[in-house]
Formats: sequence, structure tokens, C-alpha cells
Amino acid sequence: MSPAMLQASSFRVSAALSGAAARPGRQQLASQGQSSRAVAQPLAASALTEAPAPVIVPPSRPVDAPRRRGGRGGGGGGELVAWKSVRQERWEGALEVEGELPLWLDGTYLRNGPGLWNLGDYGFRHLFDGYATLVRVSFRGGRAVGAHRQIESEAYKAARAHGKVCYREFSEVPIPEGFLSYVGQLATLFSGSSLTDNSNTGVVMLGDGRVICLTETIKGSIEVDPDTLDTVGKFQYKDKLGGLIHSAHPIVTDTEFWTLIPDLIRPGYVVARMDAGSNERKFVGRVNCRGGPAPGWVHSFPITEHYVVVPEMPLRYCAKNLLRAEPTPLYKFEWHLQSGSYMHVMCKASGKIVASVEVPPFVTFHFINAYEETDEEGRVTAIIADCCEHNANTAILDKLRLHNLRSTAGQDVLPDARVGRFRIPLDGSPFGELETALDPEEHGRGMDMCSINPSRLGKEYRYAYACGARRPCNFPNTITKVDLVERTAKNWHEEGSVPSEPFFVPRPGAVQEDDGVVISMVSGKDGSGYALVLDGETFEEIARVKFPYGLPYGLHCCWVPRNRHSSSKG
Ligand SMILES: CC1=C(/C=C/C(C)=C/C=C/C(C)=C/C=C/C=C(C)/C=C/C=O)C(C)(C)CCC1
Ligand SMILES: [Fe+2]
Repeated sequence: MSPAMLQASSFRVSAALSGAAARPGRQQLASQGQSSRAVAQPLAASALTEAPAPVIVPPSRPVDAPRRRGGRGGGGGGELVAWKSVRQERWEGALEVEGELPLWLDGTYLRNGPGLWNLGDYGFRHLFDGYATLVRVSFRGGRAVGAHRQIESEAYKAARAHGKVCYREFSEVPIPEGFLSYVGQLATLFSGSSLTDNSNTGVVMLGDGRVICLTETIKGSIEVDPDTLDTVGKFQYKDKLGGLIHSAHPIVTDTEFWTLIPDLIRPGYVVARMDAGSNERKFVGRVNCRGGPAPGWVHSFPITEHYVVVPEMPLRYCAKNLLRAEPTPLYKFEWHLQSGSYMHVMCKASGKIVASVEVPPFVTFHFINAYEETDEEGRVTAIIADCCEHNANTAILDKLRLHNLRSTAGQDVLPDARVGRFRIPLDGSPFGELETALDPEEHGRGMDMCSINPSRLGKEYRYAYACGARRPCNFPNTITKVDLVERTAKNWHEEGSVPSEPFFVPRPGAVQEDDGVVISMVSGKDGSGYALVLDGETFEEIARVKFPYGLPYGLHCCWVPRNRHSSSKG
């Protein structure tokens, strides 16, 4: 598309979004500590001029050589933009590299996340509500090209066209226009048609090279082109498994895709598997919940070489809260401590449950990894499953409200988290253990947004990369490399900046588990945005690759090697 066409198409976006009427009775953006003017500020002085309302306009030409704008990152000279909406719908251009990128780093890093939290003057409430923004950094020959683009979900396109929320997001819901239409809304919820497809959570490359963005609705699986960031279209599951929601984190390898589908009617979970190159999930087995009126939230789950681990935590889905117009303190969920906490283990080959144990209460969104513990004869005696565990405290969900993130910077309000290690015995014992894998002080009692070397998936492993904390802070502000054998951590920190998920990319041919680089997009204190590249072993900075502007906080990442189709086995 030519710059002129870009300008024209995004003018429509600008007109629709900025023309959106603020909804009466709702908290306004200005009262959230951010003026709408802030959203309208130019991306770069050379590219845009300031306007009084949110403007989503691309620069008239790509910025080929972003100029240094103060501070260490590109586009600085302002203030942290992690919690502000992305300033334009799309951008692409060459990036300035400070330091030296390894020549073997040849491919594309993608990061997905909720980057647009404003419709006109109206500001969304929760971090997880934002419309998906996909960020790309493509590395080749020591150079880098960057881009970002909004994902064209139905939810985003409808919001753009109508200037209002049209589908049920994490906490935002469309305002019913009358009693009848409200009743109608209940029907649309049960059919799934009012649920969002805003795929703002994860991004994965399937074994056949297709790249899919995901959220917790099944309809929110959207294929994108990793080179152009174009939205290719819905990823249609061609099977009869049904369900409206699934785990936002399927487990994807070169050959397969594992997912969990919670059953809200008959509380339980369906475990399903899909071959690379296929769109058809196959039923593997079912876990019935042991407690509570509904299944526990399964944002993610781990697998081992032979088993799928199904967590059942006391933070459970709540059909009533799914229907509410206004968010509850726990959003779509409810805390049922008395219902108990369980870990179930299913055999991948037979679909049979081989263990179902009660464990201490826990709250986790992200499992790190799991593996099989064996005895001297090689018999599997237990499953070890590690996660970012929030000390059985749901407070983190409230802390991730945008108002809190914007208004409490520098205050020590981030709830403590740890690496929680489950041991699930396979000898029929009724109880499993949950312990702290290393002293949480090693990583400042912050722990989330984790990754590992993908070659260790489901196997015994030593290192995990995650966001940790340097106190005082209101959000994880370090990148930590956790050594689960030595029980120590190495930490990267830069005062006032917010790094996102550190993503491990192994060096081709590597033998050592930490031989590779760790990439994290960082929002600098001065408004800058850059991809930080750390050496996986030493955890020293190798390079920072600077965008000419700061980007909003984002969530999960994937790596797309060059020649993804020929390198994939699908
Ligand atoms: C729950 C339902 C939905 C939406 C779910 C979404 C968008 C969930 C996203 C969850 C994420 C991104 C969790 C990340 C947690 C990160 C943490 C705790 C980081 C902490 C830092 O220290 C709908 C799709 C709206 C459908 C109904 C159900
Ligand atoms: Fe996640």
C-alpha cells in the first residue's frame, strides 16, 4: 500500500475513533490520570502534528533512520508510555541498533498485546481490555526492521466503525440500549456472538508456519502475516468440539498443538490435540472438576513428554459475572477457596486420568514448564510443574487496572509472587505438594510473564526467564533469569522502565540450555521504546534496537525463523 493510500485509509480510522462519544456515567480518560491529548500527541515531531483528539494516522513515509531523541532508547524525551494507547494504527521502518546483534539472529520476533485502550474520549478500565497491537522486530545480518499494527478483529473493526465497544471484552461490555436488547444480549452471550474476538493475548507459530494470535475466546483465534502484520482472517477450527472459551496458551510444537477447553455447563475441561497442518482438534480426554460450581480459570497449562497437566484453581469462571454489565472485583471470575484446589494429570496417548490430587490453594496465570520425575528404573513417579504463583492472592488482577498502573508508579504495591513448584505423585496419593522453588527475594518477589528454551518443553530444565521486581514498584520492572538448580537469579533493571515478557531465542546448534538471546520490548522512563537483547548465559546487554517512538505494554511473544515454511515440518 502506498503512503497516500495509508494516509487515506487511516483517516477513516481517525475520524471514527475520535468521533466516538464518551459514554455518560463512565469514568473518563482524564480522570484516569491521562488526558486524551496525551493520546493525540505526535508519534515523532517530524511525522505528525499535535491534534486535540486521538489520531490514528501513520506517518506520510516510513521513518528509515529514527533520530535519537534523548535518553538511551529511541523516541525518548517524554514520559513512560507503557500504559498509553498506541499512537497510530501502523508503522514500519528500519530501527537504530545500539550494540551488536548476533549474526545468527535471523528471523522475526513478534509480540502481541492489548495496545489500544481508548475510543475517543472514553478510556478502558483494565489492561486486558485493549484492542490487540502486534509488534514485529525482524533481524537479519546484524540489522533490524520494526513494525506495529492493530489486529483487524471484528471487535476492533466494529469499535472503529461505531466509536464504541460492541463486544464483551475482559471488563468492558457493550451498553445495552433497552430492556429487550438486554434480554437479547443474554442470548447472544450464550451463543457466543457477543463475546469478543479481540485476539490481544498471545501469538504462536504453528508447526506448518501459520502464525495465529489468540485470546480466551475460541473465535478470537486470528491468523496474521508475520511479514506485513496483515490480518489474514479467522483461524477456523474445523471440528465439532464446540465451546466458547479455551486456554489462551495452547502448547505448540513443530508437530502438534494442545489446548484445554473449559466446560462451564458440566464443570470440567476437554483436552484436545491438533496435528500441525490441520485445523481439526481431536478430543483426547475429559477432566471433571472436583470442586466448585464452575471450572477454575485456565489461562495456561503445562505438558510433559507423556502427560497433560490440568490445573483446577479456586479462582473459577462465573457465568453470572460473564453476564454482568459492570465488572466485579474479580471480573468474570469468583474466588471459591472452600471448593479446593486440584491438579489433574492425563495420559496424552490414552486420555486417561493418571493422577488427581488436592494441592494447597494457588493463583497462577502462567505455567513455566513441567516434567516427569523418574526413579532409578526409569519409572515415572511424579510430575513436577512450575508456575508463576501469586501466593494464592487474586489482588494482582486489581493492580492491573489501568488507573492503578498509571497512578501508583514508584509505590510498592505490586503483590508478591514466586516460582511455585507442584509435585504431583503418580502413586495414587490424594495430595500433591506446592513449594517455593527459590527464595523470592532473588527476583524481588515479582514473577510473571515467563519463557524457557523451547527445546526443554516438557523436560527437566534449569533456566526460566521472567519479569521480576526491583522494589518499590507497582508492576514488574526487571527481567530475571532464574536458575532452578542453583536457586539463584540474575536480574536486569533500568530505573523507571517497564520491560515486557523476556523471550528466549536459542542459538541454532546450541547445546547449553542458556545458549541464545533473551529479547524483551522495553518502555523507557523517557517515553522511548526498544527491543532489549540480552545474552542468555551472562544476562549482559548485547544490543538495544530502538523504535522511534514508545510502544504500549504488551504480553506474549513468538519467534518466526526466516524461511518458516521450509523450516516447519507441517
Ligand atoms: C476471561 C474471559 C475473556 C478474556 C480473557 C482475557 C483477555 C484474559 C487475559 C489474561 C491475561 C493476559 C493474563 C495475564 C496475566 C499476567 C499477569 C498476572 C502479570 C502479572 C505481572 O506481574 C473474554 C475473552 C472476554 C471472554 C470471556 C472470558
Ligand atoms: Fe498469558
